Amino acid sequence: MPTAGLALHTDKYQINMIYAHWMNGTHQRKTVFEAYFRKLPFGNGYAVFAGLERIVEYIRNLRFTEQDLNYLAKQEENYKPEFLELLRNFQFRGTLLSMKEGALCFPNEPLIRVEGTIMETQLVETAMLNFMNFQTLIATKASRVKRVAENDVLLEFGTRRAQEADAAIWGARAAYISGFDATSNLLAGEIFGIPTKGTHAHSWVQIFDSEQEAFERYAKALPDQVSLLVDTFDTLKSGVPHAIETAKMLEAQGKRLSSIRLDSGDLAYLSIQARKMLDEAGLPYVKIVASNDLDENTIFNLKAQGAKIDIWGVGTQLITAADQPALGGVYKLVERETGVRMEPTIKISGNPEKVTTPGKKDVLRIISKESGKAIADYVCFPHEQQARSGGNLRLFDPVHPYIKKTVKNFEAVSMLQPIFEEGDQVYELPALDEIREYHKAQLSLFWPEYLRKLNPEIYRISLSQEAWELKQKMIEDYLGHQEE
Ligand SMILES: Nc1ncnc2c1ncn2[C@@H]1O[C@H](COP(=O)(O)OP(=O)(O)OP(=O)(O)O)[C@@H](O)[C@H]1O
Ligand SMILES: O=P(O)(O)OC[C@H]1O[C@H](OP(=O)(O)OP(=O)(O)O)[C@H](O)[C@@H]1O
Ligand SMILES: O=C(O)c1cccnc1
Repeated sequence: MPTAGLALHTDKYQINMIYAHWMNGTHQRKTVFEAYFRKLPFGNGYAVFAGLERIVEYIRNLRFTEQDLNYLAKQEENYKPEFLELLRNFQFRGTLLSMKEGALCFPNEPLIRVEGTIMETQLVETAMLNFMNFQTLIATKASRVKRVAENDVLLEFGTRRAQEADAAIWGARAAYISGFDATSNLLAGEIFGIPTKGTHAHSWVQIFDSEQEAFERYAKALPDQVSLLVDTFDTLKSGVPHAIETAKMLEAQGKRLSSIRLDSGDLAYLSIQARKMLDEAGLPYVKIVASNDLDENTIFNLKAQGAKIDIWGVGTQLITAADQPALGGVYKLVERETGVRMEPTIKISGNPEKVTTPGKKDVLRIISKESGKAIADYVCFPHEQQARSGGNLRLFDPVHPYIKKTVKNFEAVSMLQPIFEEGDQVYELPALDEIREYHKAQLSLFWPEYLRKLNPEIYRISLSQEAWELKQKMIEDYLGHQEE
């Protein structure tokens, strides 16, 4: 996927602000922004962080082309030519820290931290949120499906229903991170090395005079990978018997029918009956694929009904995140340069959940050395040593401070990795299979209570005492000013 030429993949207000900063002589002021979301999607207990690879490529290639500058020159804002010269020479020279793809992540903790001039940090907001929000959303949805499907094979079938090409391609990748086994999208396979799989459509059957002829011709053409769609006319009366006949034909050639696919009707009943028919015909090795608007709830239900489905094809519901089509990740200024030093800044809101937490912060995952399981995430300032040095650590929920506990004998794992340092990439992007493994290892750090699909236990995100006190003080200072 081309990531070059995305400098204008931003909201116009970013360029307007950068321009106004430049006119004011403040465009080089240093800033720190953090990206996070406030609410988990799908009522899930966790989200799966994704999007970093695309963000890294985007930032590495972030340049304004001649065409971009000509286009900007024509805008009604009448940007001065000297400003366009500044953009011509622009490169991201800031510092960026991020969670790794595949990490489990939670509300109100920084997932990405960007440090740089206001010009740099403001420019990258829109594209970064675009990549992070979509890919994290799909990886999270896919993870829900994976937890229900367990060891069954999961195929990603969403491209035709996806919100355009990028969503299909990067969505297929996000699904693979969370445990899908293959995608039907060959371009995603080619670009990312994701395994690809395909059966055939109803049109293949319809074009011939009989279903039997269609199956046989297909099997002759692709004898090494035959998967037959059996619901074009009547699944049990016609499709499955014809598939069995085709399987016998293949056996005579020393080949095997790989699977049949059910795509309509009662998938529990049909799969149980089809399994019986295949087994009675001496074809226990033929797998059953199911598709048709599946999601984690239908799969869970079908399994509870004893459906005999080995392979699940999941499209529309996954790729469009149909039950929650957006993750509300935001990007907020937490520090700004004043004179010679950096100082924290806060955004106050009538809605308490929207009050930001000032100051640049790290995220430490506190893992019990006894159980090997995660206890909470601890959000603190980079200079704070308390959690990093072991000993006793007091955890409390910043929204409900009365929920507190003291932990000891823990390991504190730093979740934000340096990705760019003053413009230089210092992080090597891992191979996709490594990301998948990391995601699996992340899941194993959590008790099942946090991972269940329905009404999961809330994993606590703790704020350090110092960060909490600063936030309270800044809120009080603001309220004090208002009363004056
Ligand atoms: N036994 C089952 N229990 C719960 N949900 C099921 C079961 N069997 C199928 N489903 C799901 O119910 C929905 C079926 O919808 P619908 O009846 O519109 O499809 P259909 O019977 O396949 O018809 P069409 O031919 O129009 O696709 C799909 O989402 C499917 O995955
Ligand atoms: O239901 P989804 O989860 O989105 O999975 C993908 C769907 O796309 C195909 O249907 P479509 O009707 O587009 O084509 P077909 O003629 O091959 O069935 C396929 O048969 C699945 O039903
Ligand atoms: O290979 C399949 O069966 C497939 C691929 C995409 C969408 N629906 C089905």
